[in-house]
Amino acid sequence: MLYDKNCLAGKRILITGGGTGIGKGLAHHMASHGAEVVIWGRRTQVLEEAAKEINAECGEKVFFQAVDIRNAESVEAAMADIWEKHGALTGVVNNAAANFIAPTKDLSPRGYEAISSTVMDGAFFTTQAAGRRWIEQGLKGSVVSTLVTWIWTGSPYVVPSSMAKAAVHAMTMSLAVEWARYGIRLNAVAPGPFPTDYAWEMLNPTEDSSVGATQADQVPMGRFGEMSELGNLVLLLLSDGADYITGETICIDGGHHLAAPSTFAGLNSMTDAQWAQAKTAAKAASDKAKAQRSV
Ligand SMILES: CCCCCCCCC/C=C/C(=O)SCCNC(=O)CCNC(=O)[C@H](O)C(C)(C)COP(=O)(O)OP(=O)(O)OC[C@H]1O[C@@H](n2cnc3c(N)ncnc32)[C@H](O)[C@@H]1OP(=O)(O)O
Ligand SMILES: NC(=O)C1=CN([C@@H]2O[C@H](COP(=O)(O)OP(=O)(O)OC[C@H]3O[C@@H](n4cnc5c(N)ncnc54)[C@H](OP(=O)(O)O)[C@@H]3O)[C@@H](O)[C@H]2O)C=CC1
Repeated sequence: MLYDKNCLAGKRILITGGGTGIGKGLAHHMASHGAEVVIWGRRTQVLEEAAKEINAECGEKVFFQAVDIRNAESVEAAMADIWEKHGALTGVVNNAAANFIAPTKDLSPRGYEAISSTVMDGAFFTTQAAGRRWIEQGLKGSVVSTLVTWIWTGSPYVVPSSMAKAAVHAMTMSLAVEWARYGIRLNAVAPGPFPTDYAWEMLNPTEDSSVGATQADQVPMGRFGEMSELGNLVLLLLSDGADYITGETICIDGGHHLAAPSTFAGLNSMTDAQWAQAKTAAKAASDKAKAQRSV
């Protein structure tokens, strides 16, 4: 363990989409470092099983509520319930999302809305419901949103997701300034590929759909991210140790998005012998040009 196992003692953290994948991994990571965690999602059974599994290892740390974050009234009611039954939150992780690959020309308005409203409206409703309470009660708070490197690069075939994640990036920077005076910090993480069951079904459903975005060999580090690595970063941002960090989106992708096809990242696979050949060939071309110089 990188951090002390009690470093989040006294923290109470809401994780949306905490019943599966990355959200569940984060819930486990925070609970195993002493935090109390509330997880949200739309499937009670999935949430219940996740909480049970984590609690079996960490003690009674994880609680759950079935909430649709696209519905502002449900978010507000569930937030009021947390404050009443458990006490004030100290942190929120906007992690829930919807996504699938599709040619943009074929997307229906409802398809666009299913993705964009989950990511953008859901993060806004959740952040506002917690932030309003922190401000009213003079409490500090930390919000961390799970974005993706497409906020910088864009990505074809997942356009509503790229657009909505970019909007949450803008919310992060905007509220970091608006709420700094209250001691409320907003940051985000932009992970590269961390394979999870549902995301891979949505983003890599067939052999034909296997492309660089979901392939480990396209990551300069040659591997996918590990849950504990993402957990350690989110933990830092939720902790008091990061009290002067706000408005930041930190990429955690093993160099993935920088190794675009427009760079020479593909040369990573060249051997020393191939480099020597390349040097000889390039040198021959430059020697020939040099021999023709008049000045
Ligand atoms: C950097 C590198 C990183 C590497 C790669 C990793 C990058 C990760 C970045 C982000 C990843 C994620 O967010 S992954 C998150 C994956 N997890 C999820 O998506 C969880 C939540 N998902 C869901 O609830 C569902 O799968 C989803 C379909 C999205 C929404 O369900 P709903 O019940 O709300 O909606 P539905 O009624 O089923 O569908 C709404 C409309 O969408 C249409 N629709 C549904 N599926 C469709 C599809 N495959 N193609 C076209 N259209 C579709 C339907 O026909 C409906 O339109 P009409 O026909 O007009 O009515
Ligand atoms: N996996 C990866 O490689 C990457 C993931 N990310 C981001 O990480 C986050 C988690 O993704 P991942 O774990 O892979 O995917 P999952 O599909 O496992 O997680 C999505 C979660 O969101 C919940 N959710 C969806 N819609 C709603 C809603 N309307 N209200 C409440 N909860 C909802 C789902 O639960 P339910 O369906 O029960 O509501 C589910 O638990 C996402 O924000 C994703 O964009 C970013 C970069 C890379």
